[in-house]
Amino acid sequence: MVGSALDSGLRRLAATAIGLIYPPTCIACGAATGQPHALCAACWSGLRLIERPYCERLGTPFALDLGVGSLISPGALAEPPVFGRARAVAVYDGTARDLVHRLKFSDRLDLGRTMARMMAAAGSELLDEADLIVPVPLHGLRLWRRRFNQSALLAREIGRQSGKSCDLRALARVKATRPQVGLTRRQRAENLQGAFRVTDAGRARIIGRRLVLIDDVATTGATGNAAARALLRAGAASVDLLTFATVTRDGL
Ligand SMILES: O=P(O)(O)OC[C@H]1O[C@H](OP(=O)(O)OP(=O)(O)O)[C@H](O)[C@@H]1O
Repeated sequence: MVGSALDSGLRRLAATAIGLIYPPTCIACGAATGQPHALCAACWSGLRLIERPYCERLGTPFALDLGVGSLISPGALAEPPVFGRARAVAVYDGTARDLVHRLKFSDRLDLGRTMARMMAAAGSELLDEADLIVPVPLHGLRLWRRRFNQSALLAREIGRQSGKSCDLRALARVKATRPQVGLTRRQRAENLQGAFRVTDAGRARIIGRRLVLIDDVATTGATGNAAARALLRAGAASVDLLTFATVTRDGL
């Protein structure tokens, strides 16, 4: 008892000392903040958080609250996604885009914890009903170049925070796809055709289970659809998609 009080007192003292030497800074822009692992006021205001009313399938926000119950967007009705439901923390612009780019292209792995905390909150409905969390895998070549998979990093942290198991090896990316950036909606879907395969060992772990697929961004949903298709074909009971950010243009 005395030992643990001493331990936590020492930890607080160490945190204060570190805070004096390295004052906390905004995770997005580097300006001074009051709290570590947080955003400054300007970056907060540049984050378009997604709240209801949103499309219950795609998780994309509606401009107007019509005061009616659950709604499905025209985009989801015209072209229903393969995954069941998608949810995201924020619209993919401003601060959300900065955070995704910093995490992925500037090796800011430290952002993963804060981004995952926000994702666990935005996706709490999906996570509550899920049996297993599965990240969108990178192809071996991309993984070798980047040295880490941002989605696996987020998935592991969301698993830790939500208490749900996370399986990093159930799904494999068997095709070295081109980056989606710069491709049209149709090219994105074609690029991802046959890109994912459930591993032999993973099959037994996903059969009959409700999965939450994790990715950093959903733009057209082509990646989410292709990964969900592979998981459902291999016997998953359901697949929902949780990302940090989503593009709202033409309804995902
Ligand atoms: O919803 P979509 O239209 O499929 O776009 C979203 C996907 O695009 C990006 O991946 P990309 O394959 O470009 O590779 P990256 O991880 O190197 O960015 C991103 O990480 C998503 O996986």
